[in-house]
Amino acid sequence: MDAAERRLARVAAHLVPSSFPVTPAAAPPLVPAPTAASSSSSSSSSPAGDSYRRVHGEVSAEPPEWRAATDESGKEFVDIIYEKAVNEGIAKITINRPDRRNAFRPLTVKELMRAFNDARDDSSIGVIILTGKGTKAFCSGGDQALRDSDGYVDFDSFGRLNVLDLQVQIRRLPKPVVAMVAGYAVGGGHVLHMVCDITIAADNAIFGQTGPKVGSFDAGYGSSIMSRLVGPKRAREMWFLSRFYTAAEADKMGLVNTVVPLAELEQETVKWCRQILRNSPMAIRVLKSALNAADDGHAGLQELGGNATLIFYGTEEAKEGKNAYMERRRPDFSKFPRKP
Ligand SMILES: CC(C)(COP(=O)(O)OP(=O)(O)OC[C@H]1O[C@@H](n2cnc3c(N)ncnc32)[C@H](O)[C@@H]1OP(=O)(O)O)[C@@H](O)C(=O)NCCC(=O)NCCSC(=O)c1cc(O)c2ccccc2c1O
Repeated sequence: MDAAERRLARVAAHLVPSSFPVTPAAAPPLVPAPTAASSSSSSSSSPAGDSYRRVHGEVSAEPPEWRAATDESGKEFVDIIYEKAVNEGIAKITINRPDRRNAFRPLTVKELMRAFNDARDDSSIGVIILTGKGTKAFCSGGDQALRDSDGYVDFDSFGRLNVLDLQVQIRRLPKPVVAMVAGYAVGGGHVLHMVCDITIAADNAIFGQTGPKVGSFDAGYGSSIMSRLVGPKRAREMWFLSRFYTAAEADKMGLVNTVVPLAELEQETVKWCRQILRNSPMAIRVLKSALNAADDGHAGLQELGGNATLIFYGTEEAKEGKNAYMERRRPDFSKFPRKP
């Protein structure tokens, strides 16, 4: 086989659906997938005996040891709990207002932003879990008791809608954010789980938008991301009717990645995080920005482009440019290939 034939064969192999063996002899033995918590769970769909699984294996299901964390200000958190797993790259941020079903006020959002910022800057952290305290709610949205004519008011004399800044922060954060949802994820709390990269739902989770019932709406990410996730018709249904949906219904709609028994929620979430952490951090970083790029327009391109620059700075070609400037000489790029 010459090079052209080999190339053609490689391309042809990619065009065959993965479940369709190229030759009967090449087909691996099909064994039942190990128990997946739900139909859409990902890790268990490849045959147990293949080399991929032998090489990459299962991740530990041991509970992590969580240690309280703070940011550079050292200021204690009031409305959230911020923790990092000892010796592994997972941060966990918990909205801690269970008596209000983890509704957020401006202070809650400010603290969430501080914690996310710290987790972003900490190079030992590769994935961040966002959750709510207790089993009754992930988050019930903005604290309606504090809603005024210009937003939510706690310690200021003016209102804020600062959860919108938090949404942008999560979307642009170059590390995966995993929503771990037990109980209600409704209103602005539902939007928060949607802007996360992955959602692991407990079987008691309830999802929905309440805005049109309480005189509110999220016409930003709360609408556009939802439409992408569940499709335009379902998104209209979710907003116009403001119904609540079970975890199983949300799974069917593509709103969540998997549904697990409540008692296994954190264990399963941590397993997903550990699986992400085994993979190339730069691949994950670039993929997150690539998956958002088209929808995010100029901001998406800017982020993806920033990743290209980040990677380019590590090359000899880029270093030659910088060194030449520092040495006051003309750069010599002649040794760098102009690749096809
Ligand atoms: C979440 C519920 C369905 C839970 O019902 P359940 O029967 O289990 O519990 P209770 O209703 O008895 O609640 C217990 C306790 O918590 C208080 N509480 C719950 N949610 C909130 C809340 N969001 N704000 C304030 N307080 C809340 C409740 O009053 C009880 O207190 P007690 O003192 O009586 O014990 C149900 O609670 C529920 O439907 N909650 C309201 C959900 C909701 O409508 N959220 C707001 C949507 S609007 C929004 O979130 C929003 C925020 C933004 O910042 C935006 C910014 C920009 C654009 C849009 C935004 C936006 O839409």
